Amino acid sequence: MSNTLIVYYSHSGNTRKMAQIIAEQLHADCLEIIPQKPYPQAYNAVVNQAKHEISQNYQPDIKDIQIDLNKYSTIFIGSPNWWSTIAPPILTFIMQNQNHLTNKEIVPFCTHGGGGFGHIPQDIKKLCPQSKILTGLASYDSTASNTDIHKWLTKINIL
Ligand SMILES: Cc1cc2nc3c(=O)[nH]c(=O)nc-3n(C[C@H](O)[C@H](O)[C@H](O)COP(=O)(O)O)c2cc1C
Repeated sequence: MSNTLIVYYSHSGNTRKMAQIIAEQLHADCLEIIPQKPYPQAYNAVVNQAKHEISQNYQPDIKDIQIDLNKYSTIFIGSPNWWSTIAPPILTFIMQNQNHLTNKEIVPFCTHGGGGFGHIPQDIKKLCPQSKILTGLASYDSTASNTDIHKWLTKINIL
């Protein structure tokens, strides 16, 4: 049984693709975070909504998680870079599960449009101060290849 879980939110598919590659390489379980109310598809609309939500630390409702997080000792947390931070559904996931994330290894990953991680790893560290945050990987859109991901997982001693 795998002790590693890949948790992610993806609006337009890039982070999902990255999560799936990580999960395949590690034979790990994967959990997609789905907001109860989907974000708009129109770029300007989602950008404006996200800006407002992030400025308020808003935690949108997410669909119930049918998985026991206690089974896992390493949890990857993936998000698109939204305004240099995690997307609000990931904030909800972390806030709802802070006790399950304590004293675990957390591995951040993100996809972005040029801004890299922004301050995602630092933000996750603030939200999970008792967890060990390993070096993550930020991919421009979905350009991280199988090889890039393999190299990264090897470097951080997960593979
Ligand atoms: C609301 C919103 C805000 C974004 N903010 C940033 C940003 O601050 N920096 C950046 O590099 N890319 C930004 N992007 C681009 C996304 O991070 C990028 O397209 C990402 O790969 C999308 O992942 P997804 O397909 O999993 O949703 C933003 C995109 C959206 C929709």
